[in-house]
Amino acid sequence: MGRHVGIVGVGQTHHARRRTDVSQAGLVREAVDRALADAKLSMEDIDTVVVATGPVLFAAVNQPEKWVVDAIGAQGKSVVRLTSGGGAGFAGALAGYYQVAGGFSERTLVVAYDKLSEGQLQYSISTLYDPFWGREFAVGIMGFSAAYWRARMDVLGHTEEAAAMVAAKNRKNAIANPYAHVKKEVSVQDVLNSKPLCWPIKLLDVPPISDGAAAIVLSSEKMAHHSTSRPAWIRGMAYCCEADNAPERSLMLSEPLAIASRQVYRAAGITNPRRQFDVVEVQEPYSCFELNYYESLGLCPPGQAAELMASGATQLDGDIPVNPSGGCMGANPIGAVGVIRLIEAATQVMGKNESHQIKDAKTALVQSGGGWANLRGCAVLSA
Ligand SMILES: CC(=O)SCCNC(=O)CCNC(=O)[C@H](O)C(C)(C)COP(=O)(O)OP(=O)(O)OC[C@H]1O[C@@H](n2cnc3c(N)ncnc32)[C@H](O)[C@@H]1OP(=O)(O)O
Repeated sequence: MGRHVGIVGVGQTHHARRRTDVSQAGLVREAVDRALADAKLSMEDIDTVVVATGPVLFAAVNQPEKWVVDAIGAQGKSVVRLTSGGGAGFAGALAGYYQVAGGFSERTLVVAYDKLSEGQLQYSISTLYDPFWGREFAVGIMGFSAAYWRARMDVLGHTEEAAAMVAAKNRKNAIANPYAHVKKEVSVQDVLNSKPLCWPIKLLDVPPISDGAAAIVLSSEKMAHHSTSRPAWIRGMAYCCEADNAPERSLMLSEPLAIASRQVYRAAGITNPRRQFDVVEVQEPYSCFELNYYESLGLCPPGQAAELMASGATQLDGDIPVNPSGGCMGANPIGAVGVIRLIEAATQVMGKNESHQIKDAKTALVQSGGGWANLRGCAVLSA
């Protein structure tokens, strides 16, 4: 068990389909300036920096950490860059967490971003598949997601409506989020009637493509009071992987997420996730994934996610609101999303969410993931 680590400062950009007003470096600086100001710190107070982005083709640049260092004034510091598909931001935060928990840094800045308008998203995702087993059949993320959703429909009897309810919930929540770029309320029927992209996936089941960045300052317990009297303490954090092409791989339950949640709940003392969390933020690239996460995170028994969704419990006014921020449906700058979800959860337990604060939120759950849906992680935050 390492040292306690808290999130003491957060900052995210305004996300948009195309942020033509800033370069990639400028986008990063926008988030970093906000996070440092929020933590009442300057770059001089930071020991180490983690830069996280999606795969190279997402924003079509190599080694962005080289010029990100210039843009944020981090020259001379320990800087590592990592990528882990859609979970890049979360993996970056985990790397920063290890640095502080292990005593190698008192304060670490984690900045995650993607400027997807400058890259080739779906082509890039197709290259994530195994060159021998999967590449020939890959059609970006949509082909896999459609097969995955179809399997759940066939085996569990989940309807298109169950996923449409997720999309309608998150799109409605995004309206209050000042950083989201898609803010339009839609009904379940609107989602069902929207343009088919790759059946059963329809236009309103998928997120937009976004440019955006997000940054957090992680601090040791010793230094945290300089920034805030109420940090968001990381009570547990894990990111696990399953074999990509294993024949026994399940499309019903996310095994790596189930493993990660068991580890994290043990560390955080969570025995009844359905009752102990006040708020949950998940990275739902497509609406159908959120249903799987309910089960893999133990918010409901396996196979009962559609019932949980229909009960209203995960709505903003339910007893376990999921994605009060609007999740990926409001904005999806992929490499940044893991950090965005952490920011949303942190501000909830710090009691300072600008626009969609859940009353008396004390304990929050965050889920994030990437790869070919085989890398999944979660974290528990509390005040
Ligand atoms: C871990 C992961 O995240 S994996 C990756 C998951 N993400 C994806 O797969 C991305 C899915 N989305 C897409 O591929 C695209 O958004 C598409 C195909 C649905 C639409 O693409 P296009 O028709 O080229 O639309 P384009 O991106 O130019 O956007 C046009 C407008 O529609 C909006 N828009 C695009 N997609 C959506 C959407 N899914 N929902 C609502 N609005 C949307 C854009 O914000 C933009 O509005 P603006 O100009 O006012 O900002």
